[in-house]
Amino acid sequence: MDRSVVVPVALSACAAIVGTILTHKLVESHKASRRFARAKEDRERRQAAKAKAKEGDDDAPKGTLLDDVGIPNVYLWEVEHLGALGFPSSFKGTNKMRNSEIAYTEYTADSPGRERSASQGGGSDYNKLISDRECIIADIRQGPGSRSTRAYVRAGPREHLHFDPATTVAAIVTCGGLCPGLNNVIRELTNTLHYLYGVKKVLGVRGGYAGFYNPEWEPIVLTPEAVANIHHDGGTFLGSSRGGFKMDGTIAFLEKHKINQLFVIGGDGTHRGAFKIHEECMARKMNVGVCGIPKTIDNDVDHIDRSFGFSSAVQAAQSAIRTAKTEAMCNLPNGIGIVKLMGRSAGFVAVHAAMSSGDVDLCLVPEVPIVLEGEKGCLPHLMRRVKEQGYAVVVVAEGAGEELLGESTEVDASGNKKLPKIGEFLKDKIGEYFGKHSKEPATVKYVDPSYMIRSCPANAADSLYCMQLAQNAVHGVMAGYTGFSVGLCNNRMVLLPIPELCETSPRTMDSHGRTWERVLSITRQPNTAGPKKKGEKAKYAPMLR
Ligand SMILES: Nc1ncnc2c1ncn2[C@@H]1O[C@H](COP(=O)(O)OP(=O)(O)OP(=O)(O)O)[C@@H](O)[C@H]1O
Ligand SMILES: O=P(O)(O)OC[C@H]1O[C@](O)(CO)[C@@H](O)[C@@H]1O
Repeated sequence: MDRSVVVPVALSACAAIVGTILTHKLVESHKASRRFARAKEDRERRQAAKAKAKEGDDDAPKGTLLDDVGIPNVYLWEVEHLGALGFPSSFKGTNKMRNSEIAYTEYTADSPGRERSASQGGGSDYNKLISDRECIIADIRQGPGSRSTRAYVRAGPREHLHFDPATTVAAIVTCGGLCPGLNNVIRELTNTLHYLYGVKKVLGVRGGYAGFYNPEWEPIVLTPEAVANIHHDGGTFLGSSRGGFKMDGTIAFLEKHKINQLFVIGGDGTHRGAFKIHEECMARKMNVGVCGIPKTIDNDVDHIDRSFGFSSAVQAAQSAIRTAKTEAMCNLPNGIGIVKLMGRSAGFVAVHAAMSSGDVDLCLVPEVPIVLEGEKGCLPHLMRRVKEQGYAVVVVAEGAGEELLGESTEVDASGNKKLPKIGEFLKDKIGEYFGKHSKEPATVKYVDPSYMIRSCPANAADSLYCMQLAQNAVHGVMAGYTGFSVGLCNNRMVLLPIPELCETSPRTMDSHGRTWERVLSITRQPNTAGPKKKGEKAKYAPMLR
């Protein structure tokens, strides 16, 4: 054919194709903008409704009223979902349990010689896929006058996945203080992503939030082989830090490494940061699932039964209490052993360690004021105990006694206040008191196990919990949930919206609750909690109610 005819025809055909592609792209981008705009409006409407409910009445139920459960007045704390925020799912198959050897053999037998791609289903069916409306009732205590109850989204594998494992890149970061079980969570997140879902790229961010931008701290590639044995050690394989949260550096990291799933392990401070990252990702229309995993030996993250690491820390504290008891019993005259335990604003570690040891005569926590002398004084109580049994054991939480020592103005890199030296103060006061009121002086031995209770490996209970947390975190993010955290509530795994979790964290022990009464019954110390103030909200210790 004549070139003078062919060339213009080919050119106009090309122009038509390019035009069609451009038109299609324009239409798609217009559709996406409308989708995001609608999702943004919906989200703003939900947030405004939440804020309004909070403004009026603190007791007003928060969440969405469920009309299809068998109990009246159940309000679900919904968790944000990337689908509802305008991001369509990139995965077409259904969620299979890919971990099984049998499934792999079946697959290869059916299709010999073919590589199994990560995005192909394969695997066996889950016995229990969780529907979006399944919930766990929060307030299992009901009685006359109960008005409504909160419920949490039940955690677990979902039928539909938001992310295609083949194109998923996950990142894990550990922030704040060390805690037994950090390595268990890192390992199980890696293994679940890899084996259950077929995600091939998992990055470990080093040194907490600062690791997102510190050029010296390149991320670590996490594979099942790399993390195979880390759960036997305390600490964190990735390193951690306080302070150093920077949004721009974090976002740049997510973009550079094409991260679409971020797992953030830390306490309430870390969760506040995680939610900011989630908000920024939404503002920038980044299809990134952000999930927090609550960690802290202090057990001060609200709503969950307990945070991982708490049980191991309480267990590790036992040997310090036993040491103090031995020293107190064997050192005459008037042996007194003092153990100081971590717990910045909450005395959960101290009270649980004291109750479980059964060896403690005086337990002092930040939630209950310390009275030194007089009818309710802890010093005359100690002297009585020494007279009765020849020795006494004291457990004091590091944050106790601010009313005596004054509040420190110094803070750490994250803005947490530094604490005055309550252990040494008590040691001096006991010495002075016995000097004045007893024929013979007190022999005081001060034990500060300090970081030993939190740098140890996780015990069996925490290891099991970490495994459940990590698996459910991955199930949640793979399904498209975001801006959420995972935890046990009434011994069931749930997904919690981070803003609600942060709103009342750090929680403290209820000084008028049953936990404190159990402590009093065991130590027989005078109760210095004072009467309950009018209108004071009951806050309860979650494990023992
Ligand atoms: N409001 C906040 N916004 C953004 N980042 C925060 C916020 N609060 C704390 N962070 C960051 O979170 C990280 C951990 O905070 P923090 O040191 O207070 O520990 P935590 O998560 O509360 O745990 P821990 O129980 O060990 O104290 C730090 O890097 C800190 O900078
Ligand atoms: O000395 P660091 O590592 O800053 O942390 C100490 C604090 O961290 C905690 O262990 C909580 O992670 C507190 O109990 C304690 O006050």
